[in-house]
Amino acid sequence: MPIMDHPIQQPLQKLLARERLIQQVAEWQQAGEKVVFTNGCFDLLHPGHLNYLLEAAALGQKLVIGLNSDASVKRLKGQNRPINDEMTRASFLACLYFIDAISIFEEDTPLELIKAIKPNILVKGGDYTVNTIVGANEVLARGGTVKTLAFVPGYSTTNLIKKIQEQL
Ligand SMILES: Nc1ncnc2c1ncn2[C@@H]1O[C@H](COP(=O)(O)OP(=O)(O)OP(=O)(O)O)[C@@H](O)[C@H]1O
Ligand SMILES: O=P(O)(O)O[C@@H]1O[C@H]([C@H](O)CO)[C@@H](O)[C@H](O)[C@@H]1O
Repeated sequence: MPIMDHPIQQPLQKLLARERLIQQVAEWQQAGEKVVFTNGCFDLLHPGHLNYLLEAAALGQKLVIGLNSDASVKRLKGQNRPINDEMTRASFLACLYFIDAISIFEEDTPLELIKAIKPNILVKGGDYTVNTIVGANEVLARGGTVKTLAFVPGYSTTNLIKKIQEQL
């Protein structure tokens, strides 16, 4: 948990509760700004994350990240995950200049979050196909765009963890 008066508090202002994020996205869209949404666990960041997030940011004017809570990650990826807790994961993402907002979701999927914020564009990395992206139908039904972006082979948090374990 970041210490209150440390510099990290400034970028962490991007971390928004759901109700505030709904308002913020609506304001951006009313100003004519295209809002791109993606989601994930983002446990140990790697070049695959960075490349696809940069590509996502270039698709619109604002990039919003749905971040799985610790409990959500545990259900999805196992009890020994995440390595980094949700505030640490949010801190790393918040320090990326091309990310405009982050919201932690407790559910197993970001479906309710996506339905609530109504992004213009929904993306995931190249390890997904459009028909495996949660929320795709909802975004498409509203005339939005759903895309899978480039995949950087060889990079995953799981591989990073294995690499560290092998060095021990
Ligand atoms: N190598 C990669 N290239 C491009 N995008 C990626 C890559 N790895 C993950 N992503 C994307 O990053 C987002 C977050 O994925 P996630 O946090 O599960 O990463 P991961 O490295 O696959 O983690 P894990 O190994 O724990 O499953 C997803 O949208 C996913 O499509
Ligand atoms: O980090 P991951 O495992 O890529 O993120 C998951 O993505 C799922 C995805 O949106 C399915 O299309 C999502 O349901 C899950 O909650 C994780 O965010």
